[in-house]
Amino acid sequence: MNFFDRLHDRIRTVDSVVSVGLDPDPSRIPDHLSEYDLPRWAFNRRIIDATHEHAAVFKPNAAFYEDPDGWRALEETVAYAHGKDVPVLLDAKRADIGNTTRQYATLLETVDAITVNPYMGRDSLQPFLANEEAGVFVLCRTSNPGGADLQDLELETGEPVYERVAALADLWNENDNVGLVVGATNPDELEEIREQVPELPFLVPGVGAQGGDAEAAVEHGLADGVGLVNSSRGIIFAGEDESEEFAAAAGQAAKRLKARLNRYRD
Ligand SMILES: O=c1ccn([C@@H]2O[C@H](COP(=O)(O)O)[C@@H](O)[C@H]2O)c(=O)[nH]1
Repeated sequence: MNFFDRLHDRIRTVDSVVSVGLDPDPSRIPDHLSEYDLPRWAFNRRIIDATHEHAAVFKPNAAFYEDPDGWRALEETVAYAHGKDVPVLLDAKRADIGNTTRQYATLLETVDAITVNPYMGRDSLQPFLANEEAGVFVLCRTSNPGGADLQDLELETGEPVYERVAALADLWNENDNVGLVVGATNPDELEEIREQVPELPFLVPGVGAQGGDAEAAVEHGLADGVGLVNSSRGIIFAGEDESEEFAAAAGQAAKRLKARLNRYRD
Protein backbone atom coordinates (compact mmCIF):
# COMPACT_ATOMS: atom_id res chain seq x y z
CA MET A 1 0.00 0.00 0.00
CA ASN A 2 1.25 3.48 -0.93
CA PHE A 3 2.63 5.59 1.95
CA PHE A 4 0.06 8.35 1.58
CA ASP A 5 -2.82 5.85 1.62
CA ARG A 6 -1.36 4.39 4.83
CA LEU A 7 -0.95 7.90 6.22
CA HIS A 8 -4.55 8.72 5.31
CA ASP A 9 -5.69 5.66 7.30
CA ARG A 10 -3.45 6.52 10.25
CA ILE A 11 -4.71 10.12 10.36
CA ARG A 12 -8.27 8.81 10.38
CA THR A 13 -7.55 6.22 13.08
CA VAL A 14 -5.98 8.66 15.54
CA ASP A 15 -7.83 11.74 14.27
CA SER A 16 -4.51 13.56 14.21
CA VAL A 17 -2.06 15.15 11.76
CA VAL A 18 0.63 15.50 14.43
CA SER A 19 4.14 14.38 13.53
CA VAL A 20 5.98 13.76 16.78
CA GLY A 21 9.63 14.62 16.23
CA LEU A 22 12.03 12.24 17.94
CA ASP A 23 15.15 14.41 18.32
CA PRO A 24 16.68 13.05 21.54
CA ASP A 25 19.32 15.70 22.16
CA PRO A 26 21.73 13.93 24.58
CA SER A 27 22.20 17.15 26.57
CA ARG A 28 18.47 17.23 27.37
CA ILE A 29 17.73 13.58 28.10
CA PRO A 30 16.87 13.16 31.81
CA ASP A 31 19.93 12.08 33.84
CA HIS A 32 18.30 8.97 35.26
CA LEU A 33 18.20 7.43 31.75
CA SER A 34 22.00 7.54 31.44
CA GLU A 35 22.22 4.18 33.25
CA TYR A 36 20.71 2.48 30.19
CA ASP A 37 22.86 0.93 27.46
CA LEU A 38 21.14 3.19 24.90
CA PRO A 39 19.78 6.28 26.68
CA ARG A 40 18.30 7.70 23.46
CA TRP A 41 16.31 4.52 22.95
CA ALA A 42 15.23 4.46 26.62
CA PHE A 43 14.05 8.06 26.15
CA ASN A 44 12.27 7.41 22.85
CA ARG A 45 10.52 4.30 24.16
CA ARG A 46 8.94 6.33 26.95
CA ILE A 47 8.02 9.14 24.56
CA ILE A 48 6.44 6.68 22.12
CA ASP A 49 4.44 5.03 24.91
CA ALA A 50 3.15 8.43 26.01
CA THR A 51 2.40 9.96 22.59
CA HIS A 52 1.58 7.21 20.08
CA GLU A 53 -2.18 7.58 20.33
CA HIS A 54 -1.83 11.19 19.15
CA ALA A 55 0.84 10.57 16.51
CA ALA A 56 0.11 10.33 12.79
CA VAL A 57 3.82 9.60 12.38
CA PHE A 58 7.02 9.66 14.38
CA LYS A 59 9.76 11.74 12.76
CA PRO A 60 13.26 10.97 14.03
CA ASN A 61 15.85 13.39 12.67
CA ALA A 62 18.91 11.43 11.52
CA ALA A 63 21.24 14.06 13.03
CA PHE A 64 20.48 12.68 16.49
CA TYR A 65 21.46 9.11 15.57
CA GLU A 66 24.56 9.36 13.39
CA ASP A 67 26.98 7.37 15.53
CA PRO A 68 27.19 3.61 16.24
CA ASP A 69 24.99 3.66 19.37
CA GLY A 70 22.71 6.13 17.64
CA TRP A 71 21.93 3.81 14.74
CA ARG A 72 21.13 1.02 17.24
CA ALA A 73 18.86 3.41 19.13
CA LEU A 74 17.18 4.37 15.85
CA GLU A 75 16.59 0.74 14.85
CA GLU A 76 14.99 -0.03 18.21
CA THR A 77 12.91 3.13 17.98
CA VAL A 78 11.61 2.37 14.48
CA ALA A 79 10.72 -1.23 15.37
CA TYR A 80 8.91 -0.07 18.52
CA ALA A 81 6.96 2.63 16.64
CA HIS A 82 5.94 0.06 14.04
CA GLY A 83 4.81 -2.23 16.88
CA LYS A 84 2.39 0.57 17.83
CA ASP A 85 1.24 0.82 14.17
CA VAL A 86 2.76 4.27 13.72
CA PRO A 87 4.62 4.98 10.45
CA VAL A 88 8.11 6.44 10.71
CA LEU A 89 9.34 9.36 8.61
CA LEU A 90 13.12 9.72 8.77
CA ASP A 91 14.16 13.37 8.47
CA ALA A 92 17.46 12.64 6.70
CA LYS A 93 17.54 15.30 3.94
CA ARG A 94 19.57 12.96 1.71
CA ALA A 95 20.45 12.77 -2.04
CA ASP A 96 23.73 12.39 -3.91
CA ILE A 97 25.17 11.05 -7.18
CA GLY A 98 23.84 7.72 -8.49
CA ASN A 99 25.62 4.91 -6.63
CA THR A 100 25.71 6.90 -3.38
CA THR A 101 22.07 7.87 -3.52
CA ARG A 102 21.12 4.24 -4.31
CA GLN A 103 22.78 3.37 -1.01
CA TYR A 104 20.98 6.19 0.81
CA ALA A 105 17.67 4.94 -0.57
CA THR A 106 18.17 1.60 1.24
CA LEU A 107 17.15 3.55 4.35
CA LEU A 108 13.62 3.04 3.01
CA GLU A 109 13.96 -0.67 3.83
CA THR A 110 13.76 0.41 7.49
CA VAL A 111 11.49 3.47 7.53
CA ASP A 112 8.27 4.37 5.73
CA ALA A 113 9.17 7.82 4.42
CA ILE A 114 12.12 10.15 4.19
CA THR A 115 13.01 13.78 3.57
CA VAL A 116 15.28 14.48 0.58
CA ASN A 117 17.26 17.43 -0.70
CA PRO A 118 16.48 18.51 -4.30
CA TYR A 119 19.70 20.51 -4.77
CA MET A 120 21.39 17.86 -6.94
CA GLY A 121 18.38 17.33 -9.18
CA ARG A 122 16.21 14.47 -10.36
CA ASP A 123 18.85 11.75 -10.81
CA SER A 124 19.95 12.24 -7.21
CA LEU A 125 16.40 11.47 -6.08
CA GLN A 126 15.55 8.70 -8.54
CA PRO A 127 16.03 5.66 -6.24
CA PHE A 128 13.77 7.29 -3.64
CA LEU A 129 11.13 8.26 -6.21
CA ALA A 130 11.20 4.74 -7.70
CA ASN A 131 10.14 3.23 -4.38
CA GLU A 132 6.37 3.15 -4.86
CA GLU A 133 5.61 2.17 -1.27
CA ALA A 134 7.60 4.91 0.44
CA GLY A 135 6.88 8.61 1.04
CA VAL A 136 9.45 11.09 -0.30
CA PHE A 137 9.26 14.62 1.11
CA VAL A 138 11.27 17.13 -0.92
CA LEU A 139 12.67 20.20 0.88
CA CYS A 140 10.90 23.17 -0.70
CA ARG A 141 10.70 26.22 1.61
CA THR A 142 12.36 25.39 4.88
CA SER A 143 11.45 26.89 8.25
CA ASN A 144 14.85 28.38 9.15
CA PRO A 145 15.58 32.10 8.58
CA GLY A 146 18.45 31.28 6.19
CA GLY A 147 16.08 29.27 4.00
CA ALA A 148 15.48 32.54 2.15
CA ASP A 149 19.14 32.82 1.07
CA LEU A 150 18.70 30.40 -1.82
CA GLN A 151 15.05 29.34 -1.81
CA ASP A 152 13.69 32.88 -2.30
CA LEU A 153 16.07 33.77 -5.14
CA GLU A 154 14.25 34.80 -8.31
CA LEU A 155 14.89 32.79 -11.45
CA GLU A 156 14.97 34.36 -14.93
CA THR A 157 11.25 33.48 -15.25
CA GLY A 158 10.49 35.61 -12.20
CA GLU A 159 9.51 32.64 -10.04
CA PRO A 160 11.38 31.99 -6.79
CA VAL A 161 13.49 28.85 -6.49
CA TYR A 162 11.05 27.26 -4.02
CA GLU A 163 8.26 27.49 -6.63
CA ARG A 164 10.47 25.76 -9.20
CA VAL A 165 11.18 23.03 -6.66
CA ALA A 166 7.44 22.60 -6.06
CA ALA A 167 6.79 22.39 -9.81
CA LEU A 168 9.56 19.81 -10.27
CA ALA A 169 8.34 17.76 -7.32
CA ASP A 170 4.89 17.69 -8.93
CA LEU A 171 6.49 16.31 -12.11
CA TRP A 172 8.49 13.78 -10.09
CA ASN A 173 5.29 12.48 -8.46
CA GLU A 174 4.73 9.70 -11.02
CA ASN A 175 4.17 7.13 -8.26
CA ASP A 176 1.97 9.32 -6.04
CA ASN A 177 4.65 9.15 -3.38
CA VAL A 178 5.97 12.74 -3.26
CA GLY A 179 5.30 15.41 -0.65
CA LEU A 180 6.94 18.75 0.15
CA VAL A 181 8.58 20.20 3.25
CA VAL A 182 7.29 23.72 3.82
CA GLY A 183 7.85 25.49 7.13
CA ALA A 184 5.06 26.90 9.30
CA THR A 185 7.25 29.97 9.82
CA ASN A 186 6.44 30.98 6.20
CA PRO A 187 2.62 31.16 6.08
CA ASP A 188 2.49 33.25 2.89
CA GLU A 189 4.70 30.80 1.03
CA LEU A 190 2.68 27.90 2.44
CA GLU A 191 -0.46 29.39 0.91
CA GLU A 192 1.23 30.16 -2.39
CA ILE A 193 2.77 26.70 -2.74
CA ARG A 194 -0.53 25.00 -1.83
CA GLU A 195 -2.25 26.93 -4.65
CA GLN A 196 0.50 25.86 -7.02
CA VAL A 197 0.46 22.13 -6.17
CA PRO A 198 -2.98 21.30 -4.76
CA GLU A 199 -2.38 17.56 -4.69
CA LEU A 200 0.93 17.23 -2.85
CA PRO A 201 0.80 16.57 0.91
CA PHE A 202 3.14 18.74 2.98
CA LEU A 203 5.27 18.02 6.01
CA VAL A 204 5.09 21.31 7.92
CA PRO A 205 7.77 21.73 10.59
CA GLY A 206 8.23 24.85 12.69
CA VAL A 207 5.23 24.97 15.01
CA GLY A 208 6.14 24.82 18.71
CA ALA A 209 9.76 25.74 19.45
CA GLN A 210 10.15 27.77 16.22
CA GLY A 211 6.90 29.69 16.75
CA GLY A 212 5.33 28.97 13.35
CA ASP A 213 1.70 29.47 12.38
CA ALA A 214 -0.32 26.38 13.35
CA GLU A 215 -3.49 27.55 11.61
CA ALA A 216 -1.69 28.13 8.29
CA ALA A 217 0.09 24.79 8.72
CA VAL A 218 -3.23 22.96 8.78
CA GLU A 219 -5.09 25.17 6.32
CA HIS A 220 -2.41 24.84 3.63
CA GLY A 221 -0.42 21.77 4.66
CA LEU A 222 -3.10 19.19 3.95
CA ALA A 223 -4.07 17.85 0.53
CA ASP A 224 -7.44 16.12 0.72
CA GLY A 225 -6.95 15.88 4.48
CA VAL A 226 -3.51 14.29 4.21
CA GLY A 227 -0.40 16.03 5.52
CA LEU A 228 1.68 16.39 8.67
CA VAL A 229 2.42 19.16 11.14
CA ASN A 230 5.56 18.45 13.13
CA SER A 231 6.67 19.45 16.58
CA SER A 232 9.80 17.95 18.12
CA ARG A 233 11.20 19.87 21.15
CA GLY A 234 7.77 21.30 21.97
CA ILE A 235 6.54 17.76 22.62
CA ILE A 236 9.46 15.62 23.74
CA PHE A 237 10.95 18.23 26.08
CA ALA A 238 7.63 19.68 27.23
CA GLY A 239 8.34 18.57 30.81
CA GLU A 240 11.97 19.62 31.32
CA ASP A 241 11.60 17.06 34.11
CA GLU A 242 14.19 14.79 35.66
CA SER A 243 11.62 12.25 36.88
CA GLU A 244 9.60 9.77 34.80
CA GLU A 245 7.04 12.60 34.51
CA PHE A 246 8.82 13.90 31.39
CA ALA A 247 6.99 11.30 29.31
CA ALA A 248 3.58 12.21 30.73
CA ALA A 249 4.31 15.86 29.92
CA ALA A 250 5.15 14.86 26.35
CA GLY A 251 1.88 12.91 26.11
CA GLN A 252 -0.05 15.99 27.27
CA ALA A 253 1.81 18.23 24.83
CA ALA A 254 1.05 15.90 21.91
CA LYS A 255 -2.59 15.73 22.92
CA ARG A 256 -2.81 19.54 23.19
CA LEU A 257 -1.19 20.03 19.77
CA LYS A 258 -3.56 17.51 18.22
CA ALA A 259 -6.57 19.35 19.69
CA ARG A 260 -5.20 22.73 18.55
CA LEU A 261 -4.60 21.53 14.99
CA ASN A 262 -7.94 19.73 14.84
CA ARG A 263 -9.71 23.05 15.40
CA TYR A 264 -8.53 24.05 11.91
CA ARG A 265 -9.20 20.75 10.11
CA ASP A 266 -12.37 20.42 8.00
O1 LIG B 1 12.44 23.24 7.21
C1 LIG B 1 12.66 22.42 8.11
C2 LIG B 1 12.96 21.10 7.83
C3 LIG B 1 13.15 20.24 8.88
N1 LIG B 1 13.05 20.67 10.17
C4 LIG B 1 13.24 19.68 11.23
O2 LIG B 1 12.00 19.52 11.96
C5 LIG B 1 12.28 19.42 13.35
C6 LIG B 1 11.74 20.64 14.05
O3 LIG B 1 12.05 20.59 15.44
P1 LIG B 1 11.39 21.59 16.52
O4 LIG B 1 12.03 21.15 17.81
O5 LIG B 1 9.90 21.35 16.51
O6 LIG B 1 11.75 22.97 16.12
C7 LIG B 1 13.80 19.27 13.48
O7 LIG B 1 14.12 17.90 13.37
C8 LIG B 1 14.29 20.04 12.28
O8 LIG B 1 15.56 19.62 11.86
C9 LIG B 1 12.75 21.97 10.43
O9 LIG B 1 12.64 22.41 11.60
N2 LIG B 1 12.56 22.82 9.38
